[in-house]
This record gives sequence, C-alpha cells and structure tokens, in this order.
Amino acid sequence: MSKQPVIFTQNISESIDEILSRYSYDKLFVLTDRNTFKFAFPLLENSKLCSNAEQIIIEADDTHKNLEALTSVWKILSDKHATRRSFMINLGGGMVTDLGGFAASTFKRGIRYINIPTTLLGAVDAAVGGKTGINFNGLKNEIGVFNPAESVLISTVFFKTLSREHLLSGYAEMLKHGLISTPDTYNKLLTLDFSDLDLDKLLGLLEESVKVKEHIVEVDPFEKNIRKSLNLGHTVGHAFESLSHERKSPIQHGYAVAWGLICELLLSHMHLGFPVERIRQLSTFIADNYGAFPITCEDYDSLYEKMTHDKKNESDSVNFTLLKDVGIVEINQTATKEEICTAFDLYRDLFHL
Ligand SMILES: NC(=O)c1ccc[n+]([C@@H]2O[C@H](COP(=O)([O-])OP(=O)(O)OC[C@H]3O[C@@H](n4cnc5c(N)ncnc54)[C@H](O)[C@@H]3O)[C@@H](O)[C@H]2O)c1
Ligand SMILES: O=C(O)C(=O)C[C@@H](O)[C@H](O)[C@H](O)COP(=O)(O)O
Ligand SMILES: [Zn+2]
Repeated sequence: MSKQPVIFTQNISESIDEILSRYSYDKLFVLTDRNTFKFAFPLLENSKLCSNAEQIIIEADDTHKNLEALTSVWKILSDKHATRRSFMINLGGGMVTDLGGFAASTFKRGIRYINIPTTLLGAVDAAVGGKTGINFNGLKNEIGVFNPAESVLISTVFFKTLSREHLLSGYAEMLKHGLISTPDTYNKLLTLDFSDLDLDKLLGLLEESVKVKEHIVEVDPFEKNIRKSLNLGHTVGHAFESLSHERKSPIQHGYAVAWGLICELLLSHMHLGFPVERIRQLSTFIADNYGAFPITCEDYDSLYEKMTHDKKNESDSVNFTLLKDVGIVEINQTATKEEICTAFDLYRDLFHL
C-alpha cells in the first residue's frame, strides 16, 4: 500500500480544489450525515468543485453505520449514474468515513475517495489508515475492507461545533496512541485539563498523535503484526460499545475505548506486570472526565461472547494487545475467560461500580 497523504490545512476549500484538480473524474459525490451536512458542508462554500457535487446525506451516529445506510448510499450512486471514474468525498466523523469508505470501495468494485474528518476522533484515527466498514450482527465493524482514501484532509475549522463529549471521545484514541508510543508523548496527554481546555495545546497533541498512527499503518497496513497495537483497548471497548447498542443506550466509540483501555491495562498487569501506579493514574483521569460504563457480573457472559468475535482472534481464544509498560507493546496475547472476568471485577472496583 503506498503512503496515504495526510494534509493539515486551515483553508479547506482551497485545499480540496487543489487536490481534486489533480484527478480526472466524471461526477463528484459528497457524503455527509445530517449533522455534518448542517455544520461542516457550509464550511466548503468557497470550493468551486464541491459546489457542483451531488449530495448524499445519511442519518447520524453509529447506530446507522449499518447495512441499511450503506445500501442507501449504493442506491444513490447507482441512480445518479456514478461510474468507476466518479469520485467521493466523505465529510464527517468516523461513522461517515468508515461507511463512506466502504461504500466507495465496493461500488463497481471501487471508486476513489478522500476523507475530510469533522471530529477529533476522525482526524486522529478513523479517517486515516484505510480501515473501512459497517457494524453487522450486533458486532462492531464486522464487515469491511482495507482500502485507504486517496488523501485525508484535516482542518480544525470543523471542531468549533463539537461538544466536550465529542472531543473527549477523540481524546481517548489519543491516549491509546500515547500508551503505545513513548512515555513522553503519553505523559503530556495526561496534563491536558478538560475543565479549562487549551485548544492550541490540544491541536499540537493532535498532530503528534496522527503521526503515531501514520507510522504504524505505513509499516503494517493490513494488521498482520504491529498494527494490532492500534487495537489496544478495543477488544473490551468494542464489547462495551455493542452492549450499549443492545441496551438502546449507545455510548460514543472513544468512551468505550477509554473504559476498554483500563480493562486491558489490568490484563496487562496480570500478564506482563504493567505498573499499577500507571493504571491508577489513568483510571483517575478517565473516571474524572468520562465517568464509568456500568456493568455487573450479569453482563460478563454477554461481554465475553462479543469478544469471541474480535477480528484479531485466531481459533478459539480471545486475542489482546497488551503492554509491559508505556511504549512496550506485546501483540497476540490471549487471556482466559476467568482472567477477563477478574479484569472486569477490578475495573468495577476502580470505578466504584
Ligand atoms: N476506521 C478506523 O480506523 C476507525 C478508527 C476509530 C474509530 N472508528 C469508527 O469511527 C466511529 C466514531 O467516529 P466519531 O466519534 O467521529 O463519531 P461520529 O461520526 O458518529 O460523530 C459523532 C457525532 O458528531 C456529529 N458530528 C460530526 N462532525 C461534527 C461537527 N463538526 N460538528 C458537530 N457535530 C458533528 C456526528 O453527526 C455524530 O452525531 C465509530 O464507528 C468507530 O468504530 C474507525
Ligand atoms: O486503525 C486501526 O487499526 C485501529 O484498530 C483503530 C481503531 O481505533 C478503530 O476503532 C478501528 O476501527 C478498530 O478496528 P477493528 O478491526 O477492531 O474493527
Ligand atoms: Zn477506535
């Protein structure tokens, strides 16, 4: 896979037109969800090329990252006579870039697309690296392909309409990037104060964080080895997220990752001696900013069953990425159901559940 250009810009319209002018295409489609159509699309008003684009608008939020919304995108592409020479822009958070990337990758066996993330989570993680897909059968990202966008255009101009919860959701993936990179990067992340947010500081941390992901994806684009480190916190996190959908009380992806990180650091301690002090420090940061995901022992069987579908699994055991310490990553670690339930018990103790 060739290196995917990730471009930071403060003049989004000019940058889009500059990138699009490098391509020859017959029709341009812009995919948004209802919110990004309202908040983000107007910010492209100075783009000459986007002003003639066909709009595709889907319902917002992860509960719509599904087959029905995907089908509606395929249908519009087909009805509007999109061809293999057509081009798509995914303008939205991770829900739009995941679903839109998959729609583009599969329509007529693949049309080219660029991602313009409008959330912090999208910018730091989802829009970058070529994982596309939808949720299916109650499981996160169960169907999808690896196929990177032609380019990713990151502009903080979109962040003005994001809530604190949106920012915190993206920040959880940044904490993950910190944990798998270096103590220096990680420790800086713990100093950000969300009760008195310094946006400039956040943006500096964002640029550093994207580089962590870019580097790993460049080395291992198809998640055969070290890319599994980007899945830290997700074996449990995805189970929490799916359970929240089942409960009809969906949590944001990054929140699920934040709580998943704590459970997986507890497993990291049990398997590899990850320092307890660091777990206490991070769980305090997460409890203060994210609260807790409520679980009881009644949920353990259901959570474990969900983890048996994790994409990293081989044969019957649940596969985790664990840490010996910050920046010391061990992939392909398996844990028994008993160990996982012990981690849930400890998580509940830490979060007073
Ligand atoms: N492909 C990957 O590598 C990868 C990585 C991380 C996460 N993900 C996926 O990304 C998704 C989560 O992404 P997300 O957190 O961006 O969620 P999201 O796309 O659902 O966006 C969250 C909410 O914010 C709204 N929104 C988006 N941009 C806005 C803006 N500028 N102003 C106001 N509202 C705005 C959306 O409409 C939505 O309601 C999950 O499906 C997750 O599985 C994928
Ligand atoms: O880019 C990756 O690789 C990741 O794992 C990034 C994750 O933050 C992201 O949530 C991803 O979609 C999870 O992928 P999955 O393969 O576990 O579904
Ligand atoms: Zn994630």
